[in-house]
Amino acid sequence: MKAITLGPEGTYSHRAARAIADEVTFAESVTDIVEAVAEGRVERGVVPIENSIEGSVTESLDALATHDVAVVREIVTPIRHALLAQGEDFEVVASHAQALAQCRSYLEDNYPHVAREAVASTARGVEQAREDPSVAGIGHPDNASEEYGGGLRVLAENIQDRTSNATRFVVVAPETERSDAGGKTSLVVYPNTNYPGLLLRLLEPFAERDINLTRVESRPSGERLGDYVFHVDVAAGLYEERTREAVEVVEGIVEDGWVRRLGSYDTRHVLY
Ligand SMILES: O=C(O)C(=O)C[C@]1(C(=O)O)C=C[C@@H](O)C=C1
Repeated sequence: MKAITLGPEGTYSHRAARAIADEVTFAESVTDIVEAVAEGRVERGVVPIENSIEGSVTESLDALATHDVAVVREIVTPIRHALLAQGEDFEVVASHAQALAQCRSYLEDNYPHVAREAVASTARGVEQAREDPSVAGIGHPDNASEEYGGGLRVLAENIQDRTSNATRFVVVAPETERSDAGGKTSLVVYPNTNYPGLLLRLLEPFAERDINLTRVESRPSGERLGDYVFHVDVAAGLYEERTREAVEVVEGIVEDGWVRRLGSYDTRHVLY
């Protein structure tokens, strides 16, 4: 199986993708990854969705709401960041915005005067550190190994603000591979309207059928201010009658908008 994910080599996304694919290629953004799968150029894409410290990866949510793809699995993995540089004398810490945010307290306590620069991925920041002694990167400690080019020291490990840091990735496939089998289901709901109690009405069909919501996230639709797209995850599969019924009720409520069924899937926990 071939998969595309956020590059270059050594990103957390790369580590997650290796769990489901034997050949991994790289893109510069999560939108490019979802697009490559939607256009049938690659069999699978792996994108980060949510982190336990910093919350949603909004670019991924928006890409899932706007491309015809299916979610066929989720991968949950612990994230333990290291500070990597050629030496102690650096002036900038470069990393993915999520990683910088996950290490905010550590950076404020230890490097209050060092600038922070958000780059496309953790591995991209590490790459800069490898080329420039005035830059430090934040990423997986293995990025300092010879396998990735060497020349870097691990200045500190486990620098994320909480020990329990974890990121949830989803595995994206062409829409034709959408499945009803699995213990979780992801939906994107665009009501295209707004009135008191709308969100309550959209969620009640799940509560009434004893279906646990595992996540509700609202994203601006981009159409007008105050207009939202809702990302809803539930702990039930579309193979279950109660789930299909609940989704049909929601579809009836949002007849001026739409419901995208991203599909049902299971969770894989990857430790490394
Ligand atoms: O930059 C990387 O290494 C990524 O795979 C991206 C990403 C993210 O977007 O959340 C993945 C896991 C970590 O939470 C930090 C960064």
